[in-house]
Amino acid sequence: MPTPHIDAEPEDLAPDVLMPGDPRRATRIAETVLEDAKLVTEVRGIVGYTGTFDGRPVSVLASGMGMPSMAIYATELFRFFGARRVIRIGTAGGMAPQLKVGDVVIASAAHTDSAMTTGLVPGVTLSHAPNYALLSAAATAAGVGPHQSATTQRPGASPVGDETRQVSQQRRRRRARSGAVHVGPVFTSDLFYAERQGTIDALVRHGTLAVEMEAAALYATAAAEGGQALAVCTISDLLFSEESLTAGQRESLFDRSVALALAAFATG
Ligand SMILES: O=P(O)(O)O[C@H]1O[C@H](CO)[C@@H](O)[C@H]1O
Ligand SMILES: O=c1cc[nH]c(=O)[nH]1
Repeated sequence: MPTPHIDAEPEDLAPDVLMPGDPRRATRIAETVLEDAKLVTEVRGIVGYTGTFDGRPVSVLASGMGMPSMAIYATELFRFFGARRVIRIGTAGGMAPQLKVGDVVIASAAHTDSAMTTGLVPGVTLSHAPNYALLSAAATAAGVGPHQSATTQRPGASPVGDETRQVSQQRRRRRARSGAVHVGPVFTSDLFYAERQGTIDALVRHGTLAVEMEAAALYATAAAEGGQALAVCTISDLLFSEESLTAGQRESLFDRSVALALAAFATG
């Protein structure tokens, strides 16, 4: 049955869902990565498609921006549409000095300044964490070993290439622009525009890699609904330099993160 925000039937969506924030990124993923992708919902312009990848059904649905929006879509996916695994395909601002634009961060935890999750278990600060199997599979696909926090492995040598050997030349070129893959905590913030250098510095000292706006809500919702989740984000800008991707690049630079997500789906 359709929900207020997803105008589809449960069988229209796959158990495995890719979730970019940007609806136009969802359309691009459907058009360039999935086979036979069909539009299944477009309420409020938040588009969702279902197709296949390597013969397995996969959906892609945008989350919109921010924790409330992510919580709505993730809750409806897990609770009403039979979603089992949701992987956020995001962008994020690099906070730690080793990050470069185009790198990918697999979020092993999500700190947050949001009050949204503080009341879930009164008196307790929950740790927002991904599903271990998805985290481990994505890290392995990226070539990040158990004793490394990051890899500088380049796409040409990546095991992910095995899963996506059939990709078009255009997608190969896009992937070739991708950089290193890092595994570590992200900061999920309610604020995009904020003066908070002290907070950023302290978070970096505590090992935080990047800032974005949805991972903590996805992890908290998956925990509450019995689902599995992971966030894989491409670094779109750096908080410590002027370097930044354009809106168009933020829409289209997803090839490496999608490849890691699909490799993680393939292991389960
Ligand atoms: O590119 P997406 O996936 O939307 O992610 C990031 O970009 C948006 C801010 O520009 C926020 O949603 C943030 O989390
Ligand atoms: O939330 C976000 C996403 C990308 N870049 C940022 O600085 N913040």
